[in-house]
Formats: sequence, C-alpha cells, structure tokens
Amino acid sequence: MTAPRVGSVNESSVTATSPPSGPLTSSLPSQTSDINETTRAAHLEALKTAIPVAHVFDVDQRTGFMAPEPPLARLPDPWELWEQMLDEAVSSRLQLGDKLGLTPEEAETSRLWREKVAKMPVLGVSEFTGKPILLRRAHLVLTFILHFYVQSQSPPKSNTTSTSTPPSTSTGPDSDSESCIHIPKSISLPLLRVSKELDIPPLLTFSDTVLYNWTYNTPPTTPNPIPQPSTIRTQTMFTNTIDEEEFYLCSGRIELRGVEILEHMRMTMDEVFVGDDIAVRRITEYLRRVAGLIGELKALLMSVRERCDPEVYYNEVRPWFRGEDSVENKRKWVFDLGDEEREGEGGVKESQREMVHPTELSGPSAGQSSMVHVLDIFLGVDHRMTSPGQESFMSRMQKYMPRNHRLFLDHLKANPRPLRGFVEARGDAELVKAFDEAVGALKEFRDAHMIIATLYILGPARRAARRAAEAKKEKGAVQEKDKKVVVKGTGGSDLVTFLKETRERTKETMLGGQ
Ligand code: HEM
Repeated sequence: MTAPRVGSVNESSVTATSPPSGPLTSSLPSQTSDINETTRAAHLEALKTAIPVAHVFDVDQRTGFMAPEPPLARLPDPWELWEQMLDEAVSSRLQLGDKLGLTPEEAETSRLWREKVAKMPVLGVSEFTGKPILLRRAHLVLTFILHFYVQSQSPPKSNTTSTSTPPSTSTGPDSDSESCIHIPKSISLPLLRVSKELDIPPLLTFSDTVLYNWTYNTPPTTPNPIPQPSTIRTQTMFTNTIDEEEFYLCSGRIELRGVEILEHMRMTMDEVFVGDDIAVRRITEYLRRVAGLIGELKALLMSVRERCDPEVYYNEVRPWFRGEDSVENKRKWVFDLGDEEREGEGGVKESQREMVHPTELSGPSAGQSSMVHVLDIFLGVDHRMTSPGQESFMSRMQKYMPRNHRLFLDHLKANPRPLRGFVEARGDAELVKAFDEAVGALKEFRDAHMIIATLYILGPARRAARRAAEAKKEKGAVQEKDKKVVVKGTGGSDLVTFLKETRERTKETMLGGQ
C-alpha cells in the first residue's frame, strides 16, 4: 500500500468506494537495506504510478480538500424556489429567536418567513442522483434554510431567559411542543434524501460553509485558475458580514496552504516504503518542511483576528450554527415525513430508520477539517477517548466530512508502515528531531487554536452571561444557575477540557528528540 496520491477530482461520482489498495509491500526492499539509486528511483516511480488513487477521494493536487472549481452558485429551476427562500431570509435579515431584545416586529418577520417555508411544495430530488455538484449545492441551500428555520424560533417560555423577548403569540406551525422543533416536510424530505445520497448528516457541515462555498473575487481571465487565498470569497452566509466571511475564509486558506503538506506527506510515505538510508535523510528534510508549513497554518489561523470581531462572531454568527445537541434551547429536531415514509415505518430497514431519525446532529465545526485529521493520522496523534466504548469527538466529526474525504482518511489509517513507528525503529537522532519538530508545530497550532477559542468563545460567553444576569437582576429573576457559564463547542463538546485534551494527545506523540 502506498500513500494516496493527490490527484484530480472526480466530480462525476459520489458513490461509496472501498479504499483502493496500493502496491504489495512484499515487493519492496526491506527498511534498512541499501539499494542503488536506479533501483530506488524505480521503486519510487512504481509507488507513484501503481494506483492513481486520490482521484477517487476527491482530493485535488492543486486545492486539496477544497473544490478545485467554484462550486455551483445557484440551483436550476425548479429548485430556484429554495434559493429564493434563502435569499429572502438573508435579505430580510432574520434575527436569532433568542436574541437579547428581539422586537415583536423581528419575531413576526421570521414567523412569516417560516410559514412560507412550511408551505413550499415538496420538490423531488431524484434528478440529483449521481450528480455531486447539484447535490452539494442542494445540501448547502437546504441546510442554511434549516438553520434559519430552527434558530429564528424563540425558545419556549419555560425555557426562555427573561432577557430575550419572545413573540406574544404562538410561534406557528413549527413549534407545537415545548420539547421539540418540527422541520416541515418541504425541507426535511429533500434534505434527508440529499443527505442520504451524499452520506452526510442533514444539517450544516464544514463542507457547506467552507469547502463548497466559495467563488472567485473577480471573474477569472484564464480558464480554471487555481484558487488562491487572496482570490476567493464566500458565496452563501447567514449575516453577509465581513466577520462571518472571514471565519469561513480563514479555514479555506488553511485548506489551500495545506496542499503542500499533502504533497510532502505523500513523498514521506513513499520514502518510508523504500526505507533505506537515503529515505531517512529525505524524510528528515520533508518533516522539517512540514513543520514550517504547519507554522504557516498557525499564522493563518491567528490572522482571523484581522477581520473577524469576536463579539460579532459569538453573538451574531455562531448561534446560527447550533445543532440539536447545543446547550442553548435544547429541543429535539423532528424531521416531518411524507405519507410515503410514514407508511414504510412499520417495516423500515435500519438504514432507512437512520435516515428519518438522524442521530448525528452537531453543528458545523472546523473539527471537521480533513486537513487537520490528515496531520494527526500522518504524525500518529491518537485521539482515543479515555472512557471505553465512547467514540471520540474527532472520529465522530469524520461522519460529517464528504464521504470520499472520510475514505481518504480511512486509507491513510490503514497504512501498514506508519511514520511514527518507522522513525522510532530507525532511531536516527536527526530524523527523530525532525519528527518532533513537526509534532511540536502541530501542538503549537493547537496552542494558538486555544487562544482563538478563548478570544472568540470563552470571553464573549462570559460577557454575554454577565449581560443576561444583569438584565435578569433588573427584573428580579436572577437565579444561582445564571451565574454559571457553561461553554460548549459548536459540536456540543465541553470546550476547554476537550481542547486541552487534543493538545495533550499531540504533545504525547513526540518521541523526545527536542
Ligand atoms: C475563530 C476561529 C475558530 C474558533 C472560534 C474555533 C473554535 C473551536 C471550537 C469551539 C472547537 C471545539 C469543538 C467543537 O466545535 O465543538 C474547535 C475544534 C476544532 N477546531 Fe476550531 N475554531 C476556529 C478556527 C479553526 C480553524 C481555522 C481550524 C482549522 C482549519 C480549526 C480546527 C479545529 C479542529 C481540528 C478542532 C478539533 C479539536 C482539535 O483538533 O484540537 N478551528 N474549534
């Protein structure tokens, strides 16, 4: 088996594929043997040409996990209706249902919009089958509508912080119960079908907000130019603010810059298969370069501060991302079904049951970025959970990735000659040092990420809690629990503990060469 090669994207299919296997390792020289330059060049060439696997994984040699061409900007007729509903939500500036000081007019505007959404006809999606470009745009549009639909609803009175102003009357057909939110079948049916076809959960994911959500700043003058961090902008947003766009683009830039890491990773893994002394020298060199590149990713991450204001992000952008498991206004999401699905429920197969009662409903997180997962797998960072039987957050996040990217990660995990074991076994001082430099750079990326999470979530969360407690105090309704700030990640995780753990797991991966 060899490292999957980064190749051209296969836009024609999203069909599930088994990870292809690479050349047989038995035909390669043993790890320590010295072979002449011609033989090793032939071996490396064989590894490169044996199976051009990466095109199966939708990993492009120029853009990595990002779409290599601008994703579809608008669905054709008759699905244009969905686009119009989304446009209306954005242009009428729908407000969050639990916004502090929400006016009755704002609540009424979003109630009317939800009513229109609920009355939309159920549009068929069978025409999208096997057409990933259409499927991706359909998932994006429907999930933006879904999040507008859910998050524009005020919390039920019993659950209401007295700081927000719930609408005076019933919130409409969408919330007949205090414990659940009904997603009308005009959205739920096409969304469940599209999500099933794409094999991702029926809510907003990192791929909707970042990977398949960009276009060129200005119309390109040459055919299909490589998208650069400075030449792209975001297509679809909740708030159309610079802050929201910057939040998505920051991840996009990291994905694009990470392409060079993917190439070094491939070369490293090929050299591990050859495994001679020349390989050791080359891998040492590649790892130093990878360390430098991860340092660049860290700088890109920190640069989010230039155009994304923490208060705007926390109070106006992030709440739209909340999934079913977010701590605020926790209510079950019920995907309403058509008669066809309901009738089938008596004898539905397990896979269908999963489709109508989705269990994975965490909001989007850059924890779904395949680039960071690839680095973990390549360097051997193990994010296992301490409690047995519990799936780790990181492995759960892989379910939200485009299916072919998930398969790419599986293929990497199945590598029979992992880098860390090779470095340990060779025990070459320079190699170990370079390996630790790369792991150290990833640890520093996570240090920086903790600074960003503190700046963008913990700080604003504390300030928001203080404001809410003040408002309650004025009404004489403050309780002990209001003084406690519970901060959860968008994916529902206990933020601080979780981020510290992933950083710790990274540190533990070092071999002691620094
Ligand atoms: C303003 C910018 C950012 C904020 C506020 C932020 C916040 C968070 C939060 C709250 C989590 C906890 C998990 C969850 O979502 O529940 C998380 C996890 C994660 N984020 Fe970010 N993030 C930001 C930018 C990024 C970027 C640009 C990347 C890289 C593309 C990234 C990569 C990750 C990864 C890989 C995790 C999983 C935990 C880990 O690997 O340490 N984040 N982030």
